Amino acid sequence: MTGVIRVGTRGSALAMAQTRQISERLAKAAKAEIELVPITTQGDTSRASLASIGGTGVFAAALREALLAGECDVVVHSLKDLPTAEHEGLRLGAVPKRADARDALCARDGFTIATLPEGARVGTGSPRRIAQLGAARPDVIAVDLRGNIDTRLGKVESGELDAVLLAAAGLGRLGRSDAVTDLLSLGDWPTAPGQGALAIEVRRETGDRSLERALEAVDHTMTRATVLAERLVLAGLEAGCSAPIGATAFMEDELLFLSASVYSADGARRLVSSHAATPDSRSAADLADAARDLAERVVAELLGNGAADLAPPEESL
Ligand SMILES: NCc1[nH]cc(CCC(=O)O)c1CC(=O)O
Repeated sequence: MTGVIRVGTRGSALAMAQTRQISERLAKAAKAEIELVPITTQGDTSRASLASIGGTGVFAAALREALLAGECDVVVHSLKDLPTAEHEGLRLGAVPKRADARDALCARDGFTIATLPEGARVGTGSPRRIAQLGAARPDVIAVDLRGNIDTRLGKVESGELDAVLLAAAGLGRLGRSDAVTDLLSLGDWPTAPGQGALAIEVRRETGDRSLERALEAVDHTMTRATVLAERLVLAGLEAGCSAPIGATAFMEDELLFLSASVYSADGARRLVSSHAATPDSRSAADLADAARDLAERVVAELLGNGAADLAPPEESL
């Protein structure tokens, strides 16, 4: 190790903020310097809807190319933007402790989901959030929205929209939690698999002991298990990332819980499946086993109850 870790990151304000935060911890653990390598992705430059340019995978693809090409040593992703399929040349080097997994409503005049006026215009481009909004408030209007977090919040400040729906974690990392007027509880409003968590991806063989130790130091076993359970639901339902699926896993006392919901596009129908498992120990291997077992039960139950008809594979949408 020459003493420099090159960290690939998207260039958006959110990506830079979260990459800086985790890089500081990596630097300390590896006793190394950090060099940030900003990488532009199609998801950042295109104004087209996410679904039309290939779903959330577009954010990850360019970062992965840079990593495989050796332009950087690690890349930092928002875990929810990372495709669930394993990549043959890459692995998840670390999953740091998850921040808030909830969605947040940022509305004018302190409105909450319950108090939004009839006909209110709420910005979001996420099929999951559109379905959940439709389920909670069929009388309000979802308005398609792209762009970075400041752009989105700006549309509420300017009066173009009455509210926007965003991830609480992103707002927190940018220091914009002050804009939140309602934090939506995960029971009523489960979020995207992995939301609020980061992923540090590396080449399968790093050949770098000091980097390996640093990755271990920032890894959080419990977060790894909970996001594994959530992501296996997504994979098991064979849905693209933009399908209306919410999943939330958490550990409480000795139990690992997983709940997943599949919505019809308008949110009028919702299937829910929730299960718990008792891992044999808190070791990474036992937690992962419990996560796999849970996801399998939840997926089987959802499919048995007709989830495939509610959330058809992306290409048939
Ligand atoms: N797809 C965009 C994206 N990817 C990760 C986050 C937020 C941070 C996170 O979930 O870790 C966001 C923005 C949002 O959904 O509001």
